[in-house]
Amino acid sequence: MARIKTDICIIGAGSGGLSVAAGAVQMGADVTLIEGHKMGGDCLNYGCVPSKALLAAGHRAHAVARGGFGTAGHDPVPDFAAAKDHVQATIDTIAPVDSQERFEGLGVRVIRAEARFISETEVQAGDTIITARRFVIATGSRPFIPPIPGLADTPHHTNETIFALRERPDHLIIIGGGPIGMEMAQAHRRLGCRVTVIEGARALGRDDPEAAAVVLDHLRAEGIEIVEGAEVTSVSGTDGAIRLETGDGRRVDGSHLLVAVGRQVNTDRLDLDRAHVAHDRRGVTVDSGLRSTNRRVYAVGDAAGGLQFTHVAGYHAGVIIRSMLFGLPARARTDHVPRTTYTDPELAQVGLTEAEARKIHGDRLFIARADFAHNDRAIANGQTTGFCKVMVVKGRPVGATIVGPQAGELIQIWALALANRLKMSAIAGMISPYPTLGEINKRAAGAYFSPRLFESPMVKRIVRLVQRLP
Ligand SMILES: Cc1cc2nc3c(=O)[nH]c(=O)nc-3n(C[C@H](O)[C@H](O)[C@H](O)COP(=O)(O)OP(=O)(O)OC[C@H]3O[C@@H](n4cnc5c(N)ncnc54)[C@H](O)[C@@H]3O)c2cc1C
Ligand SMILES: NC(=O)c1ccc[n+]([C@@H]2O[C@H](COP(=O)([O-])OP(=O)(O)OC[C@H]3O[C@@H](n4cnc5c(N)ncnc54)[C@H](O)[C@@H]3O)[C@@H](O)[C@H]2O)c1
Repeated sequence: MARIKTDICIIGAGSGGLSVAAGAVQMGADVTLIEGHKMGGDCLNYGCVPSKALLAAGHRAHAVARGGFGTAGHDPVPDFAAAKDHVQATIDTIAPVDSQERFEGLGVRVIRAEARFISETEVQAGDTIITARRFVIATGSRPFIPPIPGLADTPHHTNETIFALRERPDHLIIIGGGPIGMEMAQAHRRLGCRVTVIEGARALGRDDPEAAAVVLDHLRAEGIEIVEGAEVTSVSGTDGAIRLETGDGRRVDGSHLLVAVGRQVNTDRLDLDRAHVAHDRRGVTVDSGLRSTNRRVYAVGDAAGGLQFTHVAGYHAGVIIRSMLFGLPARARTDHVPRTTYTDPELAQVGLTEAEARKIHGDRLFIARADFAHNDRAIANGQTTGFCKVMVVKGRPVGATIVGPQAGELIQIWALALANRLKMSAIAGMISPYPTLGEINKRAAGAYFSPRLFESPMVKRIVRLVQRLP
């Protein structure tokens, strides 16, 4: 058995682990990174990257089919396998950034083996025992497979297999109407599949209901069947002939099945109890600085039991580097974290939703709002569906919701405002180039000030007074 001593030992080379490794090694720490499967983790191989590439292929097929503005649409029969080639090419293009070679080039020691704790201060990976000053658990998550009768014996896909499927499904049934379910529903629909989504509660249920309804109406109009409030009671069938039954007596027959009902954290094979690291179903138990009950051990990304996004894993890395390398106090915030579901239209959120803000701030809440229907660029582009609404308390935004074209790009100004606690006046004082979709943000900020300026007797009195001056 080989033995290694290192400053920082990171388990998992996904979004979180790679960010910690790159930052720590470049600041002078001795870093060991352990990966049991593919470098790049879920985001690169089975998550963000392939899903956005498949959506891009779907959006292109849809644009061609739709035509418009004088260009005739024609119904392409999208080449599903070629769309998958685009997915693979996208992964291949990005992969070198996450590769073993790149990290070794930066000076990181990379071990390709499954890791587990053998004591409070040691991890074993293959035939190597690593003793470290600090450990980072960055082991991510995997698809949760619910205990639905028949599911285990019926062929089904998850995000780990669906991107490798090269034959177009005739009829894809998706269990789960969260971000994975809805993004995959639209990508497959636009690539020529029939799609049915079975959602146990409300589709896009974590999002503002008004914004979610805009997306769901759009998806339904494209022909995606979305069944909400339906409990799947049994699944059966064989390759190409899947049958699913729901509690309300519905029967759905399809050719393929995708299960997308949430995630299970990868902490079960780490022997965390041996390291005295407390954990539960949601992940490693961490304090506000992402430190576990064993002070040597931190957790980042999905394994830390909170929000499950690549940019959160990257943000976590910055927080713990501050603490591990410089011994400075560091706290992970969540109030300024944005998220986007990349359907068309996109749905983006940062901070509190309207309902959350109303619950916390009551009557002090002001909703400033602007619609894409009044945005000149959106009109020119023929994309007028959607809106921006900003939750404002005492002159500062506490949340923003945007549904519409490029919502994920447009939300960023509100992410900046929340991260830096800017006032609405900072956004209103900015000049947006005309005509841009981004003007919607300035228009929303203007909607906050309009009543204060245009409906204020005091303002009117001052203006009248000044006009009397010579
Ligand atoms: C279909 C899909 C689409 C998504 N789209 C987006 C998106 O658009 N935007 C976004 O922000 N987020 C998206 N996400 C979420 C995002 O992928 C995750 O939040 C992110 O990958 C989490 O990073 P991580 O570092 O915590 O884990 P991961 O990226 O999963 O990395 C964990 C790594 O640890 C390794 N590992 C696990 N156990 C061990 C062990 N014992 N020993 C050694 N190695 C181990 C794994 O092999 C893996 O490589 C998506 C997820 C899915 C499934
Ligand atoms: N664009 C993005 O940023 C993006 C995209 C995809 C995934 N993600 C991340 O990955 C996470 C996981 O995504 P997800 O969509 O799998 O999970 P999710 O938890 O967000 O949504 C799962 C959905 O499945 C439903 N559900 C659960 N059990 C069910 C059952 N038995 N029958 C029918 N419906 C059931 C839930 O009510 C929920 O609406 C997300 O929460 C997000 O953090 C992000």
